[in-house]
Amino acid sequence: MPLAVVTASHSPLMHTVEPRGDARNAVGSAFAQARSFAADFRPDLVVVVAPDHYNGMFYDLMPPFCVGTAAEAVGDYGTGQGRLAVDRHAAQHVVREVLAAGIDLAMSERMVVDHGFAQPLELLFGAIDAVPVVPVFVNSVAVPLGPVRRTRLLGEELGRALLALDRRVLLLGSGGLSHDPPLPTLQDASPEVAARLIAGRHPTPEERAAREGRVRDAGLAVAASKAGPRLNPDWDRAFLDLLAERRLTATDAWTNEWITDEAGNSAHEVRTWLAAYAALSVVGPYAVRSSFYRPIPEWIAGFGITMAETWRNP
Ligand SMILES: O=C(O)CCc1cccc(O)c1O
Ligand SMILES: [Fe+2]
Repeated sequence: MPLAVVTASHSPLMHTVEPRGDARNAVGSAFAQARSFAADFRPDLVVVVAPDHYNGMFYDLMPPFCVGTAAEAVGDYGTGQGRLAVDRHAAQHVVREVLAAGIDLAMSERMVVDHGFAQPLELLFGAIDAVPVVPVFVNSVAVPLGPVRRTRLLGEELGRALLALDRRVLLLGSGGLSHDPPLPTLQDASPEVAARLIAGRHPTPEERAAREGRVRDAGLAVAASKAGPRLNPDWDRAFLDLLAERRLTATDAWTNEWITDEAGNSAHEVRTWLAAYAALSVVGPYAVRSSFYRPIPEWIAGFGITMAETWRNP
């Protein structure tokens, strides 16, 4: 059965910060194209591979990977709040098969997710609960992170597990590319911030607003000054080329330090793209049908959108 992939950067600043030039329109057209690609593919299951930003996953128990057999979105930055339409049976199947293949994977009966999952679901399908999903969390923010290769292998086993389901599955990778929004790190955190990173569930509305305000201000400051934050279009384009040329194993040589130095702390979110493409690669040779890229400093994102499928989809 066929698999297909859509990957997209996310940025909650899309809703609140106006980028220069025609960036908003260009991203809008690329998402429109992704929507029609997804509609043409007619998925009966969407596997969302996404990171979290200390809204659902915390250092009290931080898994490298986690599949939700049930999941709820917190509704940060005005994204949808509430239950995702998790296909429980498919999620359980994925957990069983990926574990059996030797990739350690956590499972959650109450996974909590944020804009990383919600934004692409809303942009592609209109709502967080519009399509049956299997949510796959890939830690891309809370250091230390494992080697990139483990994420590629996770993706391959995910692909094998999905093939066995015998359904039309769209993999949706969320995040990246180069970017470095102002997120705190445990190492440099004050005791108060550290407590929030360790167990910061259920912030008050004031706490959430303060936090989102800090990130929004960073975007607004870029828009006002016309200065760019740390984006690396060359790195981003090289990654897009690597995907298009099916050279996924080349990322095995990447060190986490190199990724951070080249492309910023949040560039590790490209792991979600890598997992989605690795899943697709186990079906056979794939083709990237469309690829959009634009560095958008006001949204703090090297913004990319890709669509890919195997050569012959029945
Ligand atoms: O406040 C947060 O949680 C970070 C928000 C955020 C901003 C720009 C690009 C991203 O990928 C992102 O996640
Ligand atoms: Fe993010």
